Amino acid sequence: MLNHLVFYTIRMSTEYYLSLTSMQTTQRNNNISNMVNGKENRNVFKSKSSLFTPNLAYLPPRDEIEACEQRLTLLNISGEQNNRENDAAPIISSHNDKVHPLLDAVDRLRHLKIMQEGIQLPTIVVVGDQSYGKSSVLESLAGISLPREFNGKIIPTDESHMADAIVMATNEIAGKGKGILNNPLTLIVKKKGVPDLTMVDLPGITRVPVHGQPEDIYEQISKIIKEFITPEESKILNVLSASVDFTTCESIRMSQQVDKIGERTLVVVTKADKSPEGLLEKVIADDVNIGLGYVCVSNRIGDESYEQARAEENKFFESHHLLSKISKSMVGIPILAQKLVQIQATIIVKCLPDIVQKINDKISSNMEDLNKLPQIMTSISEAMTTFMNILGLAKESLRKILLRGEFDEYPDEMEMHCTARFADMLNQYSSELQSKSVENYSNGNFLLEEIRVLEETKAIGLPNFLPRAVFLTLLQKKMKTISFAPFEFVEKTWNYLEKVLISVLMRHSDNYPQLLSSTRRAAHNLVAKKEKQSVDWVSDLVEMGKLTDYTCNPEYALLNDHSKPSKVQIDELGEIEVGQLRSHVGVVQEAFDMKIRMTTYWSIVLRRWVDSMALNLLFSIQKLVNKEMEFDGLEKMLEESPNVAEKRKRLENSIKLLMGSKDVVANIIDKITTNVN
Ligand SMILES: Nc1nc2c(ncn2[C@@H]2O[C@H](COP(=O)(O)OP(=O)(O)OP(=O)(O)O)[C@@H](O)[C@H]2O)c(=O)[nH]1
Repeated sequence: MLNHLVFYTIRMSTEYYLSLTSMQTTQRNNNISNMVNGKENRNVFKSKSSLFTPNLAYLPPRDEIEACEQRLTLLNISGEQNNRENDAAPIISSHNDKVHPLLDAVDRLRHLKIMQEGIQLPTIVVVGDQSYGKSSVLESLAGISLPREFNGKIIPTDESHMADAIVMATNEIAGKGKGILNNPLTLIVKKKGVPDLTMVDLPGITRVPVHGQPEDIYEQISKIIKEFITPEESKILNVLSASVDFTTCESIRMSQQVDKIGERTLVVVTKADKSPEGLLEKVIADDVNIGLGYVCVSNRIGDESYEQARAEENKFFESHHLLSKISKSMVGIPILAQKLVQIQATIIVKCLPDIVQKINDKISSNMEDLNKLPQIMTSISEAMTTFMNILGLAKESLRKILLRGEFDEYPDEMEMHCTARFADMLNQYSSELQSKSVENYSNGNFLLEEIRVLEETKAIGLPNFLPRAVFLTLLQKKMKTISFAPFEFVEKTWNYLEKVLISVLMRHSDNYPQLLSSTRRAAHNLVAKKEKQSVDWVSDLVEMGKLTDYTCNPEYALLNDHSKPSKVQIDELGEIEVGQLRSHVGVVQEAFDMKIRMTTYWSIVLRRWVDSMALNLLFSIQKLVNKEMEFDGLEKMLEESPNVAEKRKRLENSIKLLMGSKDVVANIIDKITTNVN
């Protein structure tokens, strides 16, 4: 029992070959059939009628699909020519010489898999609700029997070779997987007297899952149908049954969604023989808005031959009291064939210029992408040149943003406007130092610390002689309150610098993914080294500040300069509660003197910490950018990263495919132009 639905691309032509093939497509866009019609694939099947409904295939695991692809190439079973079929009366008598080259060109494009490139081909897509007679219509047009499933089992008939082959192919594609395989089976019917047509036969629309089909079978089928009927390049052959109200057909609802005014839709009404009542009225009323018109047909019933079926059909429409009233231009398989051939030729001619344009656009954009890819490097010297070039460019970018404040390369990325960000960070650091140093005297502790230290350092000696140890003790205590700040600042700025450095380096080595991780590591190590140097320097700065006191700053000097005004404004002290000092009369003067000196000196210390930090930072960055940025990555440059290699291959293949397609289209356009002239 077959549990799957496949859809076919059926190419019918006036030669007498019939071959079957199926190819796995890997990309979503590549889901329209692949056509194999090269001479080497033209194998002949003896086709006998059989019963089996084409169903949607379940998706097998990927490796199974690949293996299956290979097996399927062997599935073009060779055999003797089916001369009996050859003798059949032609469905369409006019010679297809004009259509044939056009169709060949489109088939060649299909075979080249141009749809993979997102370029749609003009296609006639056959849709219909389940059991409305889609397969029967295609059989009638092709004059062959398609396999179908009948009440869950295959009934072999005498044309079983072809049907078996299709069944085998379907099984091969479908495997035992559970998902729906959006992968067409291509059937090429080359037979005398059949119309030259390429059609995509989609699975019949069903709402109720049967034979273990997935619960969401309707959604899956609708999705595939939608994909095929949506492109403007597709014409929709909507198969309706004469026995139903057209307005209730699911396939009509779907085609109306993508083709509202019906300009791309043609209806074929089957089973006219079975339900002739009201058919004329229905097609005349055109309740479902069909722009390309209706053709009513009667397909082969049971075991009759195709010739008998055509004769029967003819008789019905000639003599039946109801059917004979329908215009002869709207009845019979030959009329349907004629209409389809005409529609097909029209859409191909209409679409060709667009296809040429799309091919050209795609080639240019692929070429552009290919040129953007890094060159493949074959020697150390080539790698060296490229590497030095990357480094040179990165250094120049860094000089611009870190040293010169030019951010034309990063106009909108504030984080990369480094000089401004450094200034922000330094201002913040400075304010933090200031705010951490503010002493609060509101609880009456003004001068108490100074007095306490003075009292503890008193010794036998000359009065009013301020010992230096007192000053240093107080200084050290004050230093402790802010000594973490420069370390935090150093950490913050180097973290920021690391981000900037890596971002610039990554940008310049973007095309060389093989360099990215080692470059990132090297940048991190370099920054870690520089940060350590800065931390050592900051430790010294802090220690120096604690152990020594010196300034030649004039602000401090003016404390001892009697020629300067005797009043100074000490903002830092603010409003002070002094009541408690009255009990320390002896040392207050000394303590106050100490306080004034410390406050003045302290503001100099803070300024020094900010200024020297700024200088150190800028100096470190200069050294880093100009002298220390040396990375090791040469050998890695010689290996092309798998991603780039894959992208290169994809682009090259795509360009090759498009160039081939361009030739095909150019040839056919040449032919058309020559014929017109
Ligand atoms: N009397 C009569 N029976 C027809 C005609 N067309 C199709 N049938 C019968 O209707 C049934 C369904 O036809 P199919 O061609 O299998 O229908 P289908 O739309 O391909 O079916 P799915 O692909 O399963 O959706 C078969 O038993 C056919 O013999 C017709 O014009 N007249």
